[in-house]
Amino acid sequence: MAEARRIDGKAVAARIIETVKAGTAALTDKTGTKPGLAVVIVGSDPASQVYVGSKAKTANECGFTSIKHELDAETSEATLLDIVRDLNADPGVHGILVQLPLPKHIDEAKVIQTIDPDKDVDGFHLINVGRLSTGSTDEAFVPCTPAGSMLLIRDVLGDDLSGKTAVIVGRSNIVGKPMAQLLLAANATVTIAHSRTKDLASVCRGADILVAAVGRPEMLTGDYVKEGAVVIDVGINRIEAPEKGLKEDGTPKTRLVGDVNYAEAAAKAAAITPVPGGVGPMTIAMLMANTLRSACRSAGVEPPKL
Ligand SMILES: Nc1nc2c(c(=O)[nH]1)N[C@@H](CN(C=O)c1ccc(C(=O)N[C@@H](CCC(=O)O)C(=O)O)cc1)CN2
Repeated sequence: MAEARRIDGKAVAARIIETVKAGTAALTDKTGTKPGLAVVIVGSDPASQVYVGSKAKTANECGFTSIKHELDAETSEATLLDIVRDLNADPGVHGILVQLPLPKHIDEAKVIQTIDPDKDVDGFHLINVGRLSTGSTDEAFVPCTPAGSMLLIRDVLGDDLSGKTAVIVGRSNIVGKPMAQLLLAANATVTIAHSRTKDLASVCRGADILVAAVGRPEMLTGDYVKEGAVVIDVGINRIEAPEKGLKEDGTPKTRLVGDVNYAEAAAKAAAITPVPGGVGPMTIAMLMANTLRSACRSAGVEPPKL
């Protein structure tokens, strides 16, 4: 079989951001409403800092008001909750995002449930989880990574996945479970597999659509992939790359890999997302789309179709 098509998440994300920019200009012209996105980060985890910086920058590029709260790692839960409540009450803020993970002394669930569900552009609040799982997809904010993954799948296979089998490896609230709901809503036959699944490779080999979200570098080898499958790799793992030489501090340089062994999977799949440049950029693009949608909703205007 020929090498798989490489699904270019960066290009699809750029297309979505262009749509958001145009939609924002139209909304602001028509109603005076400027979408506002508030991003809150606690602590100085380097990867989280990069993601939050990229979210704030992209929000500015889209024509949003971009608010960034950078709090030190010792910030109390009470202080963070007060900030979230203030953002809930601010009419200029249409989207609130608290970057995860949070430091151990803060109850993540409590923080998420304090965000106004109509400003919860991450789609993590129970109200949005309920909306998605009961099929109220018009009202729900859908978590950005699964929403972006779904757009990539639709780009390859179209909107109706009737007759297709999908296997998701990973059962997190942020990726695995919402991904299952989206695939089910598109009529796929869905299995959620995980570390305790018996004969995982054979379960995965049954999948027309294979979504990897386990957080283990290159765990899904070629043996997990059906000939002609569409493979979506949600994993972002930084591993040591001694072949690239040493950093200034004498430790090996690093590189990013997914949860899928790209070379082996690409030899069997019909289409596959790379890491980096696959699902990652879609996460930020979908956050912009969700924020515009929230602002459009508050102004009573139809958001653009993606
Ligand atoms: N509140 C949230 N926290 C976290 C989320 C989230 O959706 N909401 N997701 C992840 C991190 N994340 C966004 O926050 C994110 C991860 C990766 C990328 C991305 O573009 N990755 C690039 C590689 C970037 C690099 O060089 O490190 C790629 O895959 O091409 C964007 C956003 C956890 N927290």
